[in-house]
Amino acid sequence: MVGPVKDPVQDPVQGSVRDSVRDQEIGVEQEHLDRVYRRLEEKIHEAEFLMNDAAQRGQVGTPGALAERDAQVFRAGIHLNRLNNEFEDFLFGRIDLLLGKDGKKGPDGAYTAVEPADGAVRDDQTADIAETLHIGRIGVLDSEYAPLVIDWRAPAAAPFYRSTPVDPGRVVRRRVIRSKGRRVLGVEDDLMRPQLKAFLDGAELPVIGDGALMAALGQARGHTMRDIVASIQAEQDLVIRAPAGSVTYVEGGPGTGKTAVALHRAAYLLYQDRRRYAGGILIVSPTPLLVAYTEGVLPSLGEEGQVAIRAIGSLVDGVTATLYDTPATARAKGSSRMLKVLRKAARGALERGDAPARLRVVAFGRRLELEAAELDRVRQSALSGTAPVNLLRPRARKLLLDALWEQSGGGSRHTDPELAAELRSSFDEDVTGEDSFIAFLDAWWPELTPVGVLTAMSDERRLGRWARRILNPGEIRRVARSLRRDGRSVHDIALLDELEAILGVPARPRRRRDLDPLDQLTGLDELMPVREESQRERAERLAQERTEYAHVIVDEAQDVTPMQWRMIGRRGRHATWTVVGDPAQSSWSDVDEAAEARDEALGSRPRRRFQLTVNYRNPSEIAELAARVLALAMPGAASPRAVRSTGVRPRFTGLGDTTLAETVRAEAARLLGQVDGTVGVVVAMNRREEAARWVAGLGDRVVALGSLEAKGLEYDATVVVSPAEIADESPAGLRVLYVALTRATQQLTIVSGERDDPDADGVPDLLRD
Ligand SMILES: Nc1ncnc2c1ncn2[C@@H]1O[C@H](COP(=O)(O)OP(=O)(O)OP(=O)(O)O)[C@@H](O)[C@H]1O
Repeated sequence: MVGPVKDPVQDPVQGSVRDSVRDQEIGVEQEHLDRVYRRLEEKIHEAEFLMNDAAQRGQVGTPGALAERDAQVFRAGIHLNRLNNEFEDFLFGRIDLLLGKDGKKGPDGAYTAVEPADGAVRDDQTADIAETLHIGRIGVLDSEYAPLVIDWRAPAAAPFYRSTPVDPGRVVRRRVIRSKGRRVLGVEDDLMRPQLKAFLDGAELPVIGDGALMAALGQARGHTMRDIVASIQAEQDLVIRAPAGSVTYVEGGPGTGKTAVALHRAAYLLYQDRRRYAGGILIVSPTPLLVAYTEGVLPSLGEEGQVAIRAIGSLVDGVTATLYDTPATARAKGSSRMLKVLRKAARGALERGDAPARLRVVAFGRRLELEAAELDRVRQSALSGTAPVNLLRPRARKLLLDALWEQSGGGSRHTDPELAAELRSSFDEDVTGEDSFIAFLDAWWPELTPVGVLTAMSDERRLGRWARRILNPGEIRRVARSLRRDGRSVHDIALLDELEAILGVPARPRRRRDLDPLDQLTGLDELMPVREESQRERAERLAQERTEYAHVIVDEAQDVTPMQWRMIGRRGRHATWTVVGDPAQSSWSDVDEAAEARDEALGSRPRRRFQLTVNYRNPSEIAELAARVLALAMPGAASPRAVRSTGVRPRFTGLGDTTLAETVRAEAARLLGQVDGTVGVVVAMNRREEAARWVAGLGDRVVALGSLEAKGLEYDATVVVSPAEIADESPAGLRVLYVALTRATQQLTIVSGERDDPDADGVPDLLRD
């Protein structure tokens, strides 16, 4: 029977045997890796190979095969240097498989059968390995088109992730290979059929160690996230490879790999249907910090440039959110009630204090004048309906001319319709040619910009008019005050985007084409007069300008406010979606309202729901403590199961004779000595600036951040400062505290302040049993 070789510490005699088997197996994989690199080099030197290979692969017309060809022909060859220098583990997996039910091969050269053939396992529980596949970041075929490496996204690689001892399929042994550049450093095996005695080329299949996943999880964290291709788990793989026809909806607690899965899914979709998704996948992330943390993952998977990862505060070009709103202000600005306020403001902002109160023109030698009441009537009539305000200017202009025409009595001068029309047209020309009319129109119906309207809303009196009976007086005061600050908050960005949709972009005269030298020669340019663009042209231009995506991935979806859902929804009107989140971590106060807005953005597309249940980040000691807060924040909600234990319990400390600053600094310094990677100090939002000073000078492995900024991030160790302060900061404070407590992969210290009412051991009231 095959089985893991024993640990040499427990069994010194076996130790050397184990080491030699391990070395031998590393040697086997090294040989294979050498072949792969020789093959890649060959491809670079044989220029014509590219063409032949493309032709051969092109005959297999599935999207996967074509993408495989792309990956193989272009990237494998051209980026050999990169593989050498950057991909630490180009080749990371291997599966040894039983004979399949049928002998069919897929486009990647591997057998397609998932289940073993009837006689594959003999009655005496022995079997032969019929196929060995190596899994890597891209696919590589040998000169006979046999697979040297299978792309991790190819169907043939799925058993590497999906196979379990309960449902092994054809897999007998699953091996994770650790390599760096051209060198294989180690191997770790899992047996999917532990009862089986399996033979490979007549020799018994050796099995080395266990715990490839544990090794990955125990590694120190840096300032950027790593990909998980070598250790994707079965429940995660189901999400990554879910068909993209609708909405893939994923829930799971902290650390269950939602962000990791979302990123790998983007790479998978591109592999599956590159033509459809190239340039068209948007990943919306809650904070710039999380963008910076995760944006290296896709390049490490061989995907660069085709996926836009953007913070939700950077979705509108040209503006970036730099400010935070208080929870009460955020609650008002994010709420769908704001839509009504913005619609009113967009129309109301036309009425400016400095707008002219009357219109005076001379036409046909007569002085004509429209008074305030008449002007108001014209405005209201122009504004009736829901069309974008900026696009209504031509209509308002026309209504003004109608009113002036009527006053001039011109309509009664001719009964002949043709003559009357001619007279009217020369009247209009007369009026609109007058400087005073043009100046009036610009002041009376100015072209509004989203920023202009938001600025108008910073006037509390005006906002009060537009938000009457929609926001309460406190909300009106807070929103107006927040809009008077220098800079924008993340919630303002969604308002700006909404305003752009409400206002519309007015038609512009087409820019004169740059002169083509040929045109100049022939004088063609003069034959092409500059003209206003047609309706259809405008529609096309607007469609191009509004960035839409083929697939939209929303990370930390539980925090997206109703107004933000509208903003994201506009970018994916024809898209398929992947939405990942955890309601228990929501910092948004009204969960039901946000769910309604989300459903509106996603429309009637069918949902495919997934649940991730295993926490890969926190050791059980930390997860247990966090579960106490979860029970308060969301009674009855289930905690994800932690897979690791470190034996180190969370540490509690009160202040004693020291100040908060001294205690936190000392704890951060202590933790720096305990872990190899990063230390995060998480404080209530209003302490962010002072916390940065507390840890100044401790080095760049320590970061201080506010509770809301901690979303999605992780550190080797964290110091959570005053749970009560974090919990009291907003109506969703307990859920925010739950987020703060679940950021550490190794160690957690809780520092209690005065408000925490700590017991003699420093345990704050909130976290006691
Ligand atoms: N299959 C896996 N193999 C190795 N590491 C994994 C695996 N799945 C998740 N991880 C690791 O676990 C950690 C948590 O993953 P991730 O940040 O994606 O979780 P999350 O569900 O988005 O968490 P949160 O809700 O707290 O933001 C990361 O370090 C990730 O690399």
